Amino acid sequence: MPSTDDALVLTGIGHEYRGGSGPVPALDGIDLSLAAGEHLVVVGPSGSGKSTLLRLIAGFLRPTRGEIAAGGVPVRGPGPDRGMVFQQPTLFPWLSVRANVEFGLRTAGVPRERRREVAGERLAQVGLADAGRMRTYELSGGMRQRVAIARALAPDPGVLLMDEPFGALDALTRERLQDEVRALWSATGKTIVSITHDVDEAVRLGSRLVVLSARPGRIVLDETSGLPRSPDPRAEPGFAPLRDRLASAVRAAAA
Ligand SMILES: Nc1ncnc2c1ncn2[C@@H]1O[C@H](COP(=O)(O)OP(=O)(O)OP(=O)(O)O)[C@@H](O)[C@H]1O
Repeated sequence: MPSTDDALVLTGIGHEYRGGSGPVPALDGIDLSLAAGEHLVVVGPSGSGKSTLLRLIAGFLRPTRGEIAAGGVPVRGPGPDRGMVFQQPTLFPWLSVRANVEFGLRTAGVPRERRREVAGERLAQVGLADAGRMRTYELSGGMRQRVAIARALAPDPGVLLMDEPFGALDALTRERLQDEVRALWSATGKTIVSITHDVDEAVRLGSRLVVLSARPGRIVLDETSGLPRSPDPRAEPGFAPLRDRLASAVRAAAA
């Protein structure tokens, strides 16, 4: 049963796009409630509505049916309580790293000193304490994505949303960032919703795992991970069976 303490509650969510040749049903009958501090990872075949789900929670889109509440408040549009990280970090090239992280705080009218302080803290959290003065074009792909995470965390959102945040990175950088996000999640206790194509990544990161069916996306698996919060969950005996269950659910959903 959803409770008012839940960080996110999605009730009867359905979404249809208006395509050129008629309506495109993207999601159907999504009921989901997420307690504060969970990291929900959503996987599913291509086109199953993963990004749509995240855009609805972010408030970039309004659902055709149903209601979404974040921290007990109905979502009517984007808000500082929900930070978003995209697959391609959309940083402003004319601003320094620190100014990029401060950007949302500046538009919210946070005083300069406080902005600097917060940006410094967030950059330190993502391992970029010394990069504040750099320009974004001087950064590697992994560093750019760290800056995007620091920027999303700057307004201290209750919920962090990540749309395939490591999809464009090489395998080594990807693993390093997965470890960092795990550490960040443990340290901050943030509620996170992320999406990925990679079931290994899903099981490494998620405390809760949801699989969507092929379009229109419906929830076909919703499982609490149960793996201990160890530095490397892949070493846990429960890792492989959970990954296999998830992979079979995704395969069945795509068939
Ligand atoms: N703006 C749009 N207009 C019309 N149809 C859309 C629009 N955006 C997405 N769709 C359709 O909605 C469905 C779900 O798209 P969505 O991007 O949410 O899926 P996804 O699971 O994130 O896919 P992928 O894994 O390939 O990124 C797809 O069939 C897609 O073609």
